[in-house]
Amino acid sequence: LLAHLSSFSWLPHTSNPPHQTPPPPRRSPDMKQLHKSPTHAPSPAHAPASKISKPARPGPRTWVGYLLREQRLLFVLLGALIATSFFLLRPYLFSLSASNPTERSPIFNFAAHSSDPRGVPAGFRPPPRRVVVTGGAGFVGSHLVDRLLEQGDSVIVVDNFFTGRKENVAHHLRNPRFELLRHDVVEPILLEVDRIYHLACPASPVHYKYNPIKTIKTNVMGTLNMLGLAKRIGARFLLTSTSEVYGDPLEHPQKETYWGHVNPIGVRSCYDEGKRTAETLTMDYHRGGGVAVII
Ligand SMILES: O=C(O)[C@H]1O[C@H](OP(=O)(O)OP(=O)(O)OC[C@H]2O[C@@H](n3ccc(=O)[nH]c3=O)[C@H](O)[C@@H]2O)[C@H](O)[C@@H](O)[C@@H]1O
Repeated sequence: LLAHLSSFSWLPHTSNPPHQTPPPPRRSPDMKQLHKSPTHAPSPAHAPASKISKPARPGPRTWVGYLLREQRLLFVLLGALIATSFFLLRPYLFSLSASNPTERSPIFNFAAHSSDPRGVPAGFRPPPRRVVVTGGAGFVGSHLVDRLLEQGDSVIVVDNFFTGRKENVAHHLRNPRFELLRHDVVEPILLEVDRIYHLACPASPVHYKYNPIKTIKTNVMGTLNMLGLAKRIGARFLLTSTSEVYGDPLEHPQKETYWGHVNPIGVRSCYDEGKRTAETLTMDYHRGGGVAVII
């Protein structure tokens, strides 16, 4: 192929260009030495002659000449053609070499050749998933935030710091995929996210009994606000409930089908009944509002 290409006559053959003088015969190292020595410097009388014999410098269209010389342009085009054919034929080659005949499809199966669990080919990563974590500065929430950021998600923490601490998430403050908002979920908030993890709630008896009205308000109004947001923006919703929803259970361990042995008027009811109502709201938004939910 190379021999064939080099036999083309429409480009000038550079091995012996007609307009250039043939190169001077190579000197032996001794001769070079002699020439370099100041005692054998050429006399001023010979200087003009050596100037004349210098090869002519290329003209203004140097880069065009460079590209056309020795069929360089042709080789560049040939390389581009080979590379393009390889990338176009690669899917077919992969599918033909697959052992399973059902995999032999002319359409490249990205998921089969990807290390990404979401089946996205390397180099074509989707934008990070946007997640809001309410109560993300708490014990469970902050560990969830660590995991979400680790897996590449973009995380907004919404917390009123009632029991949570900024230090729990302080190590993410410089992460461009992390945001921390001081906000009480009892008040509505508008965010553009793909997933809502709703954890905000005082969790230990000493904290939820401290202000029982606020506790049930957080569970009812906070959950209502976050479910409303999920419905409005089409986000998935996760509620962290509690085994306290079974009250003082008569069955151990409690199955999902067990409805509990509950007390709606006790001192712990702000938390237990609050979470039960939050579960009810979550299921009603799922059935009536089409929100994708997990409890
Ligand atoms: O399963 C459980 O028992 C509880 O587990 C976690 O709670 P946890 O992490 O253990 O408790 P905290 O460390 O107190 O976290 C609760 C977070 O919610 C926040 N919060 C609390 C109350 C409130 O009104 N708003 C609010 O943002 C707190 O500041 C805190 O960051 C969940 O966050 C609770 O929803 C769940 O009820």
